[in-house]
Amino acid sequence: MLNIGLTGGIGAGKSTVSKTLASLGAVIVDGDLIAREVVEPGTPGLAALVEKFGRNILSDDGSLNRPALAAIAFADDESRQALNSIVHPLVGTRRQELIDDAAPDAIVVQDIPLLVETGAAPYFALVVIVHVDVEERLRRLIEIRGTAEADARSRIAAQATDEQRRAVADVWLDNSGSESDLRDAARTLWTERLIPFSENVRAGRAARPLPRLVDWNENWVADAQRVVARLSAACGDAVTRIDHIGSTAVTGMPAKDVIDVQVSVRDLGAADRLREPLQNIGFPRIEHITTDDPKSSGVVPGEADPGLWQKRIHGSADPGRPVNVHLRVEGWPGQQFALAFRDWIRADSAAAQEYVEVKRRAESAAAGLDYPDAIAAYVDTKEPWFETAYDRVQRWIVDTGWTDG
Ligand SMILES: CC(C)(COP(=O)(O)OP(=O)(O)OC[C@H]1O[C@@H](n2cnc3c(N)ncnc32)[C@H](O)[C@@H]1O)[C@@H](O)C(=O)NCCC(=O)NCCS
Ligand SMILES: Nc1ncnc2c1ncn2[C@@H]1O[C@H](COP(=O)(O)OP(=O)(O)OP(=O)(O)O)[C@@H](O)[C@H]1O
Repeated sequence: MLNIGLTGGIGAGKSTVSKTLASLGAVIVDGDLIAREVVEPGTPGLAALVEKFGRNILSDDGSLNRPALAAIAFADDESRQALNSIVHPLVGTRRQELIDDAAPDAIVVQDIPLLVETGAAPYFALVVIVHVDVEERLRRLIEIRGTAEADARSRIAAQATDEQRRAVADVWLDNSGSESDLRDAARTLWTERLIPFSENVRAGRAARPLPRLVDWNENWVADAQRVVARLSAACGDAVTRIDHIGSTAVTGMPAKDVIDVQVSVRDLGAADRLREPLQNIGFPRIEHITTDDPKSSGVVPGEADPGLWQKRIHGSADPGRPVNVHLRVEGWPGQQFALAFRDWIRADSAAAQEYVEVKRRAESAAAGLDYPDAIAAYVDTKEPWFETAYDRVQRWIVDTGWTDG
């Protein structure tokens, strides 16, 4: 199962996207719909609302008078939070039941208006945000839907800002154009990203681009932050730290468009226990070494125990954001080297330049080859340089007093 989170401010166009994805085969779990279901007449949810807000939130037929409750709930923070604390747990339980009912190979799209506000973003394999500037959303809500301006404005004030949404967005669907443009964008998302993502997860396969260097991209920093947040949510306290490592973590360094992240664990058993949680969030384990990770061959001159270089590798199954996840044991040489190497390259511009040249040679060696030979050629070309870099980093650590703190 692939769990996608879909959100956006009121009137941004979530429903348009979820309808399109539903028509293509996604299982939609609709937050607004569930929020209605759990307060239908006769439910404990409606009884709890009446107890809190009084009988004047009911219509004559005993059902919830939604505009009446909205007028109370969106008037002040305390009332809204009281409403949320009654309705949200009931929505959460029902949502989980619907997810449990979905087929194991389903692509589940959870349409959640308050996904960002509730801090739920890292629990999804992918977060899709539908965006329109606030004034245009207001215009559409007022003119097309007949919403009262004050009501729309008070809901917007109770929701996340565009900036907060942008920080967690893996996919940003701009709905400033026509509704049919948005439907086209949703269809492209489905065929080019969600379908291959889901197939990769089921096959236990990571998305693997060919080794081509591109200029350093400032978006890599935010991409890595979202990956780290997601891994952190999936791993809980089984890990000691999670770091953005490798070239994409070094400002200005050309790199393959693959984010490297190191997850530090207490022992390899802990790494093995993370196999399923990581797979479930879109990072299947890769059994064979397919990355250009330093010392991936395992044997390190000067190290008494090559076993101390063991690690586990997972990779992102998302074709839109390749990631290598290196699980290494806290304090072992490989774990320390990954952190120190990044900091050495950040600090020493001559070493960084050398590294770029080595990478360019590796790229040329891989040119014209296909996966996995291309990766192997890339790795083989870089490996000898890493053998010497290892010793230089050890000396640099001694000279500078570097620590991983
Ligand atoms: C207050 C209620 C009765 C008003 O009903 P109404 O039919 O006018 O709105 P509807 O439920 O269709 O929601 C429309 C949009 O309002 C916004 N909205 C709804 N509830 C909230 C909230 N608690 N905080 C901020 N925005 C909200 C969302 O953008 C949502 O998509 C209703 O919104 C409600 O019960 N809200 C609490 C449940 C909730 O938080 N739902 C949204 C996420 S599960
Ligand atoms: N690109 C567009 N141009 C014009 N109108 C649009 C466009 N996209 C959506 N709309 C209209 O704007 C309104 C809001 O869209 P939609 O219902 O999809 O938003 P939503 O995010 O699901 O809203 P809510 O937060 O209330 O659930 C609808 O009336 C819809 O028909």
